[in-house]
Amino acid sequence: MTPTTLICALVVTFYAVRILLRRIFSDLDNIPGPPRKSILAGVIFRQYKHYDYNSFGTFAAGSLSQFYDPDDWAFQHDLEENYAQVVKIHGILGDRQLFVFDPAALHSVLVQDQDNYETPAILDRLLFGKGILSTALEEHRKYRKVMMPAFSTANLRGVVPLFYEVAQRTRDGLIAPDVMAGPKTLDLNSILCRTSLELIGKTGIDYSFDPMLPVLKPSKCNSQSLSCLFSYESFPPSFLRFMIGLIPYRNLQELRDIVDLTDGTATDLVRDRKAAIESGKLDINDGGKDIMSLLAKSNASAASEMRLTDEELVACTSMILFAATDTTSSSMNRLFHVLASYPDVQEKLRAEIIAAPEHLDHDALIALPYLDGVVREILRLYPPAAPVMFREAMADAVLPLSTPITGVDGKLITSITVPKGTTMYIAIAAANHNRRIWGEDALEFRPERWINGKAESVTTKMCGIYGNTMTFIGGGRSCIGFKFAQLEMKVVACVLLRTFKFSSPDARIKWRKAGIIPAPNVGNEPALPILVERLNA
Ligand code: HEM
Repeated sequence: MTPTTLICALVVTFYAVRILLRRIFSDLDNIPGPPRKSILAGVIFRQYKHYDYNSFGTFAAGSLSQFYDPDDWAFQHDLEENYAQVVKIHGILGDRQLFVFDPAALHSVLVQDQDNYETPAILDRLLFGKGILSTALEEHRKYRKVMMPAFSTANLRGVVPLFYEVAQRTRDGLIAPDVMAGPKTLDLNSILCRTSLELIGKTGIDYSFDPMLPVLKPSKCNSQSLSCLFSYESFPPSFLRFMIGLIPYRNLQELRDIVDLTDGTATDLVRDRKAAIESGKLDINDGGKDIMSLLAKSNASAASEMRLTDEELVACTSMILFAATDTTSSSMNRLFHVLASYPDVQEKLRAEIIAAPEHLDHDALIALPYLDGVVREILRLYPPAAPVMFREAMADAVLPLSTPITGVDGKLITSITVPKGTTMYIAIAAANHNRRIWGEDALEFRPERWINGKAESVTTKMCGIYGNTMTFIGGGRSCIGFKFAQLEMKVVACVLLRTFKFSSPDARIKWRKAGIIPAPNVGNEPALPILVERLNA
């Protein structure tokens, strides 16, 4: 054996033994959690027996499937209800992982010690390609710095009229013709998914995906499939085009077309906007209100070392389309499902909307208290990017706890030593449902809890960027579109509730997880059948 081979063998053996020892003995063993099902797979594979491989996004998520089983809400509920605020769970080959919803621990992971807890870039890069979601530290901050100004309140003011225009087209093109002759059960899922895509198309890249006419129903506007689109984007196009052509899956072929469309449009837009700015035809302080134009302007005025390349700008736009479409269509579906299920809430909300002028500007819109309470409560109780986001500890760290937990050995634990490489699950839904924070009625839908800032005043320990919920998480990787998402919901609610009444949701509606995003289904098909009636017809 040559010295080089010997050194290599020793290094490999060292790491193999280290990994093995970490699998057998872990500092995390004293943290209580559900029992391991098998040494090989832990609790992870217990869901695989009925795992739905419809989406490549969920497929790529792999070991996260214990949370992403489309129909299994019980596993997460068990973790929320029956353990302390940090729970140990078992991954593949005995890997110990932490499910975290303790406020101090969340603050440490997402804010205080955030550079030590990064998103596992390989998975994100596989899903999304290089961009804001898949970069870390300085590189990530660069993306954020250029992207944030596009989402400022001043810019959102300019976007609100575009939201109204799309919501009115939904009303007049997709709903009104169907209920002209009388109340009718409509699949609101299809309508709201088309609306979400059109909303982000118009406001994101100044492009209309959908004329919003009843006869034309682009099937790609399906809230269970957009995540698929971006896994497709992360490989060389020629290879993917070849592969996709071989896969007998119609959705995928349609997604290929929509990716081509968004990518092509974004590329043209970046080129045109840049040329216009450079030639002085487009004033850097003026021009389009769409996010793409705002990004181009923000980029042009950034210091040269912070500036993104054209390719990076196009990638940002694609990522925004991904981040904005399925999440908002899920939350809008939830909004109308809940309103149809709670007629008193719907009536109260309609009364507030009708008492206000028909077209509200940004400030008037956010000042409607009951509408604000309803939207916040929907996003708290049913977070669309649920159930978990994940992080990985880059180095050994100490996790503080706001409430000590009793270890397996019966002793009190006040902080946890987290070994490097530990997977941390940011338990969004568990944090939003936590009775210690939100009170005994945490699992009830109660918009009133938000009126006059009541809920925020009792939940100050939480680091969530939005009303202290973890829906958009918190810290340096929190959602930059959280105001945008609420405004969309508010405008669509204002426009549709003025004209229609929603009732009798189909009893078969079941919320299933599509990747990380819940969507309404009947059987295994996305659908939200609800009775719609025109008011004062
Ligand atoms: C109800 C709707 C939405 C929810 C629940 C949601 C939730 C989230 C969450 C939880 C993250 C953190 C992801 C992580 O840490 O890995 C995130 C990031 C992000 N979201 Fe949203 N989002 C929504 C809508 C939007 C919209 C409408 C946009 C843009 C128009 C947007 C743009 C982004 C971007 C760019 C990031 C990456 C931020 C970063 O890494 O710094 N989101 N979102």
